Amino acid sequence: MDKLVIVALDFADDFECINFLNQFPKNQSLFLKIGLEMFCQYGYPFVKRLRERGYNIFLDLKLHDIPNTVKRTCQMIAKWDVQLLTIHASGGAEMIAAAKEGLSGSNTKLLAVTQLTSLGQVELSNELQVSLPSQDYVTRLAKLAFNNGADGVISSALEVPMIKEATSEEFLCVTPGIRPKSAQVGDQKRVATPSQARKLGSDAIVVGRPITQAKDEYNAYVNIEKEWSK
Ligand SMILES: O=c1ccn([C@@H]2O[C@H](COP(=O)(O)O)[C@@H](O)[C@H]2O)c(=O)[nH]1
Repeated sequence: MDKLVIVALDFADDFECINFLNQFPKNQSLFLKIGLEMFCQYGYPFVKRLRERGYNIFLDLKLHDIPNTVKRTCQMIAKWDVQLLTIHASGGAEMIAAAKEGLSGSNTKLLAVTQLTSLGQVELSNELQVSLPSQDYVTRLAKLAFNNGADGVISSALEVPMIKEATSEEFLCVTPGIRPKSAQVGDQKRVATPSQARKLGSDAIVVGRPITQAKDEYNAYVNIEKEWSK
């Protein structure tokens, strides 16, 4: 996978989203993340529309259900020609393997969310009553994903070196929770700047609000891309 900036298309509606995309030069190759906000409103026709415009698509549905349901859902998504799809690693070994089986015959890579980047150590210990230190919990889920056929994980950039060591250099680490120095952190807890993510070995960064809520969105993308690829 090329080192990529993936833009999270978290917009109120498709009008805002298309206006955003129209700021980019026509030949600009973009990797776009469609999450629950847009998918729940517009579903597969929206995914198809963006694929037809030539964009690469990360479908961030974070599937988490019994293995049979996840497998059958993945069989459907396998026909959509998207590049990346997410499930939750905490769905367990059988669910992860079922998702991979559902995607077989497609080129869609399967990524498993470890610990959401909006959860820090306090939330993990106090709210979820997980007794492991966050980094060990993330690594454990990453190993579970690796051993059951996922192509990579979603984690914070801070955990990438540990994940790669516990799995393989080729196991993809796609990292949201990216905040350039001047950006507001908001609801994210485990954050890194684009250049930190690069140094820590992320394969791709996912960036939403620091781009989509910037005054000059295109310029924000260009600056993040520059910092990331330095
Ligand atoms: O652990 C996770 C998994 C997914 N995300 C998604 O990434 C973007 C981040 O958006 P920002 O505005 O840059 O915070 C968003 O779509 C999340 O759903 C994540 O942040 N953390």
